[in-house]
Amino acid sequence: MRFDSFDAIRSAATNLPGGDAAAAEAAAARQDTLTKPPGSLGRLEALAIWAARWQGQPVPRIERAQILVFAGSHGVARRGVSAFPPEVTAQMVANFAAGGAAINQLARSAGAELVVVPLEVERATEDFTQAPAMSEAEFAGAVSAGFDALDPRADILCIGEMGIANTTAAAALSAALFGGTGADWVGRGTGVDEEGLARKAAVVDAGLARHADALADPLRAAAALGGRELAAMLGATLAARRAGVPVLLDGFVATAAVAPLARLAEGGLAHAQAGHVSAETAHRTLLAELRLDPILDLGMRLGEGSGAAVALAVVKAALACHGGMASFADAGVATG
Ligand SMILES: Cc1cc2ncn([C@H]3O[C@H](COP(=O)(O)O)[C@@H](O)[C@H]3O)c2cc1C
Ligand SMILES: O=C(O)c1cccnc1
Repeated sequence: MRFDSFDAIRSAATNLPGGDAAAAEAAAARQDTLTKPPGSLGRLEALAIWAARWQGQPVPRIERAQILVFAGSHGVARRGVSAFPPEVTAQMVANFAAGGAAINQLARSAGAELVVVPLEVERATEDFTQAPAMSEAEFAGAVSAGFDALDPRADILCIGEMGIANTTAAAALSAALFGGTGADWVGRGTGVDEEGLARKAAVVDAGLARHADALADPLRAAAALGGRELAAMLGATLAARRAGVPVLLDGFVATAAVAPLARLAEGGLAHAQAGHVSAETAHRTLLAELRLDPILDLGMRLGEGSGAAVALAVVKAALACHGGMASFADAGVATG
């Protein structure tokens, strides 16, 4: 899909398919026939029913899982908002290709295909304290790249990112969408000290002031304050909704990136689960705003899709029970 404007993205992000209610109902009914006390698999039961709705089948399966990691460079990285230098983004893209990053191991462990999509990492976005991070055309191009990266045959999609300074972009976008100041939304990211944290908050406040006229429109806010990898995560998540592919979100950055979809349409993120809540402090606040209940809470604060990849193992476990268990009738087990 080639988007060329905010309006084109907005129209794709409204009028979304609502999922297969009959498949979800059949999955819920099936759960109650399985050889266990009703409800005893807790969240695993809800995950199976959720997957049934969005895959459109009463017995959902995960044979093909895709992890998409988008990489981008941020102009605002020059402002001293990360504990690491901006070159790390391109260096980590090379590390992904060589198989040496955490996400390479987690993808293999979860039985998922990892696809890394660098988005002009050699060319940073504009510093958002000075200008919009991206023009409308650039933003639409990055959303399109994300949309096209989805394998529509995937049974589930995990999204993640790499981009030094992107917790600052995510904080700014979250403040634009849900209110508050920089101090409410910034965290340590890669590990900035107290001074770095204060700098991050000031940079976010400067961005919010600079782009005050764009903040009421979720897509304009995402172009002004976000980044290419954030825009691409939004595009991939939108493509997944339209292709019947359920989504596992990663941490604070991934959640902030797709949050505009929830602002554009009621239930715009209904096909997505929060894979985990990261240790980036504002992630909890953001998930509460979006009414997303994270599957895992492991104190992770990496990004790269790592939390989503670990949560994939949980969703696979849920579907293994849902699809493989015998019913009371078939197993000859007495009901309560
Ligand atoms: C070696 C290394 C590997 C990473 N993998 C993910 N991130 C994570 O850290 C960055 C965001 O934190 P901040 O806003 O503080 O820069 C992103 O690139 C994110 O994916 C990494 C960061 C580093 C240094
Ligand atoms: O939660 C995240 O997305 C995150 C946290 C720290 C560093 N990078 C990403």
